[in-house]
Order: sequence, then structure tokens, then C-alpha cells
Amino acid sequence: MRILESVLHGALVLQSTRFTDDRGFFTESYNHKKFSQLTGLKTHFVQDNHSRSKRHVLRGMHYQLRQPQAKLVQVCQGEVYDVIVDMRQSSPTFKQHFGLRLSADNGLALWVPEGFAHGFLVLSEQADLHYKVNNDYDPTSERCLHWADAEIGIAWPLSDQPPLLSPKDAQGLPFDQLELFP
Ligand SMILES: Cc1cn([C@H]2C[C@H](O)[C@@H](COP(=O)(O)OP(=O)(O)O[C@H]3O[C@H](C)C(=O)[C@H](O)[C@H]3O)O2)c(=O)[nH]c1=O
Repeated sequence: MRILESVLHGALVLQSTRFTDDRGFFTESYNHKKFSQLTGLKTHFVQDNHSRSKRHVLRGMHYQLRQPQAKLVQVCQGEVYDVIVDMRQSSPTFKQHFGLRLSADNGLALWVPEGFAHGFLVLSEQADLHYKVNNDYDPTSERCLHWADAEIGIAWPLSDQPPLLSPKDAQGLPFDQLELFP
């Protein structure tokens, strides 16, 4: 695994190392020692998440206020447009967002520190997201930034179809109504 670029304050785009042969490929999707040496981070992941979504699904933009989660996000099937928004008032990139295509083919991973809202739009027939988090799920402190918030202005690669949203995400709040991180 290597760092491709640093995006927003503290977030990283990583490239996994693939050992390809006639059968296909092998990759260490996560190696604690190599990740720590590469990033200098002392991260203890407590939960692995796996979500499967069909084309046009948009999940997000979510964050947990009281138990903020850092995430290491990868796609192991299909392709998504993955987006993070910096919700940390003290950050030099506060209110800025970054998006990229994560796919089973490109083998990219996104390191998302605590304090970011996270979401994605599915671009393939189906997409499986695998991501590690370093804090427990806390639905009582979960907040949802509306995916189309005009102040943030995410340029989603939408098709002619509107995104498929959960009722929760359809009721996401505007940025100026959300509690933020210090
Ligand atoms: C996140 C989570 C959910 N759940 C249960 C709660 C619901 O019964 C069901 C679906 O939850 P939800 O609709 O919140 O799932 P997503 O819309 O994929 O939420 C995630 O979407 C964005 C992309 C994120 O980065 C977060 O990890 C997370 O908020 O799974 C759990 O049991 N544990 C969990 O950690």
C-alpha cells in the first residue's frame, strides 16, 4: 500500500499493492504494521463494515458527533463516487469536500479521519463497500448532511435517474443547521 495523495486536511488516497498472476490477484486489503508505518497513525479499528448497494443508490452524508469515526474505505465490487466533507471548524479545509471514484478495479482506498461527513453514489450495477472504522456505531449521535446541500456544492456524477435514498438520507439537513466538530 502506498500514499497517492493527501487531500483535505488529514485525508489520504491510498493505492493497494496487487500481486497479479494468471489466476487473478492477491492484495493485503489491510496490514496494521504497514498502514501505521506508512501513515504514522496509531489507529485501532474496532469494526469492519460491508454495505452492498445497487446502481443510483446514494448513501450519506453521515457522521457521528459524539463518537466520531475515522474510516478506511475500499470498494471490492463495482464502482462508487465517494465523497468526504470536512466538518471540523478548526480545520484549514473546513467546509471543503473531496470526491473520487473507488472501484474494485482501481484498488484505491480512502483514509477518512474523524470529523468528516462521508457518503457515496453507486456508479455500477451493484457496489460493495468494505470499510474499517475506529469507533463504535452510535446511532444516537449520527448526523446527516443533505447530499445536495448548496453551500457544500458536491458535483455528483448523477445520471438521468435521481439517486435512490433512504428516508433518513432524503431528510438530510442543510449544512447551516448541523452541529459541527470543534
Ligand atoms: C452504520 C451502521 C448501521 N447499522 C445498521 C442500522 C440500520 O438498521 C442498517 C442500515 O444503516 P444505515 O441506513 O445507516 O446504513 P448506511 O446508509 O450505509 O450508513 C453508512 O453510510 C455512510 C456511507 C457511512 O460512512 C457510515 O458508515 C454509515 O452511516 O444497519 C449497524 O448495525 N451498524 C452500523 O455501524
